[in-house]
Amino acid sequence: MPDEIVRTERLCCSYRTGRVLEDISISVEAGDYVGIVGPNGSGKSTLVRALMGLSAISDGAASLFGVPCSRFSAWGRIGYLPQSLHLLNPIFPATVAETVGLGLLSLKRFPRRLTAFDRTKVDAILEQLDICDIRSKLIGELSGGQQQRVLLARALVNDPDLLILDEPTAALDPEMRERFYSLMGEINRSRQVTVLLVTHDTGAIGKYASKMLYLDKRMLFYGNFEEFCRSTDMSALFGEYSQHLMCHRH
Ligand SMILES: Nc1ncnc2c1ncn2[C@@H]1O[C@H](COP(=O)(O)OP(=O)(O)OP(=O)(O)O)[C@@H](O)[C@H]1O
Repeated sequence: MPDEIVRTERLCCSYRTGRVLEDISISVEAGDYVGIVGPNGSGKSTLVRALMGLSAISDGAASLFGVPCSRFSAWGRIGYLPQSLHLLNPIFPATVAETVGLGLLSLKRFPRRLTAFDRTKVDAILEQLDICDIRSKLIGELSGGQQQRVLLARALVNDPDLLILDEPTAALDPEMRERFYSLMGEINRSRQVTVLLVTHDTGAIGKYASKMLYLDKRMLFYGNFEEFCRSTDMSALFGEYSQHLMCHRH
C-alpha cells in the first residue's frame, strides 16, 4: 500500500469575506503528480496555502505525511513555490547562488554553514535550471522569469519528497516552460517525488499528471487522469477543446 502524502477531509477555508473552499476531500499517494486546475478565484492557491499552514482551515482536516498540518514540522520534506513572487524581497542583498543556498541553510542547526557538498548541490540545480550565468547577480536585478527560476531552484535544492508548485510557469518563456515541465516529469518519475501543481497551463499538464483536481470552490473532480479525460461532466465544465488539448498528450 503506497504512503499517503497528503490527505484532506471535508476541508473548508474562509477569509474575512466569506468561505472560498468547501468540502475538499483528497488523498495523494507517494509518486502521484496532481494537476490542480479551475477558473480564476476557484480556491486553488488557497488549498495549497492551507496545506502549507499559510491560510487558515475553518473546518475539516488536512494532513501531510500522516501528520495534521497544524502539527507538521518536517518542512524540509516539502519544496514550495508560491504564486506571488513579491515574497522575494527585491532589495534583499543576496545573490542567486546565496538565495538557492538559503534553501539548504534553513534546515540546518547553528552554526549554519554550507558544506562543500551543499555547494555542489547548489551548482547542480543552478545548472539544471540554466541560471549558472547569473549566479552572482543580486535578486533585485533579475527579470520575473529569472526570479521564478531562482525560487524553483530553492524549492528543489533540498531534494524534497513533495513539491507544491503554484503556477510555476507563469513568468517563463516557452522554451523554459517546456524544460520546466520535462524536469518536473523526470523528478517525479525517477525520484518518486510527489507533485502538486496548480496551473492554467492545460496544454502541458496533461503530458505528466497522473491525477487531476478540478476546483470551483467545491471539488468538482478528483481522480485519475484517464477518468478526467473520459468525464463528460468535465467536458461540459472545462470545455471540449481544452479537455482535448490536455488529454491528447501532445
Ligand atoms: N488574503 C485574502 N483575503 C480575502 N480573500 C482572499 C484572499 N486570498 C484570496 N482570496 C479570495 O479567495 C478566493 C480564492 O482565491 P485563490 O487565490 O485561492 O484562487 P485561485 O483559484 O488560485 O485563483 P487564480 O487562478 O486567479 O490564481 C477568491 O475569491 C479570492 O478573491
